[in-house]
Amino acid sequence: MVSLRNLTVSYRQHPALHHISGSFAPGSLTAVVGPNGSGKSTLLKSIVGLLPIEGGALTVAPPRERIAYLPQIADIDRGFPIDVRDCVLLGCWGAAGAWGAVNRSMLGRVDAALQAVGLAGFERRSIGSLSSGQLQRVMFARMLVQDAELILLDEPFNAVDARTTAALLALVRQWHGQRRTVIAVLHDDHLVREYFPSTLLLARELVGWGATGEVLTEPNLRRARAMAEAWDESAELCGTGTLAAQEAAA
Ligand SMILES: Nc1ncnc2c1ncn2[C@@H]1O[C@H](COP(=O)(O)OP(=O)(O)OP(=O)(O)O)[C@@H](O)[C@H]1O
Repeated sequence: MVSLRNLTVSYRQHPALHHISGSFAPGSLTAVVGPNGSGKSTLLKSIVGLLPIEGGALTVAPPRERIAYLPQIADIDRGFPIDVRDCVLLGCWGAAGAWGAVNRSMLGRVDAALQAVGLAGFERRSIGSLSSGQLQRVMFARMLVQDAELILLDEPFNAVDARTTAALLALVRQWHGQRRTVIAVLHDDHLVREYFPSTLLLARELVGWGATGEVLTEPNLRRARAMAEAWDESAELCGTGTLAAQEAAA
């Protein structure tokens, strides 16, 4: 579904992801975890095609219109003048095309999605008037109508209360049951252990990737923290330093 081979992504020559290799299997449900600044958002943005690749290769099987991407809530422009229904309707763009007409079935899907996230009756509210949790529900409704093969979620439960988290987690589980591939950046280890079978632990380099119980171990978490503390924010791209790079060069 998504494979990374020795992937390096940098911002102005400073690496945020360094020699990452591995793959997300079709239908997998993976948490991406790691300290602040460890490259988690950079990974999602790279997969969705928002950032140029500095080195290595990144292969993403589904076309862009079959990928749903939820950025961090802080990155969503809430001043954009759009109401809840039209915002959810944007999830249909892959089916309708840029200039396609909105049909009755699309509007039915939007209504059903708003019902599913508990926002029936909010159709004409502007997104700027919503609470963070309500806005996150709207974004999930949009993904429901999008019918994506690959779903990328960046801190989807941030600033969201326990009840809303439970409701949105139920949707994530539903997507997993439908064999969609879901990749979510998360900070809550308890939630990851309970709901996510696979985990990718990042500290700009790969610390672990596999079954959650085998990756979220105390030694791995300690190693990730130590790597974060050792970061040099102005370090230049290295050509060889890591095990992955040495393996690739061998
Ligand atoms: N647009 C940008 N320009 C320059 N540097 C950036 C940019 N975006 C991210 N970075 C840097 O890249 C590194 C990784 O950032 P990224 O946002 O991917 O980390 P993260 O693991 O998602 O962090 P957090 O948990 O804090 O959200 C950080 O050092 C960050 O400062």
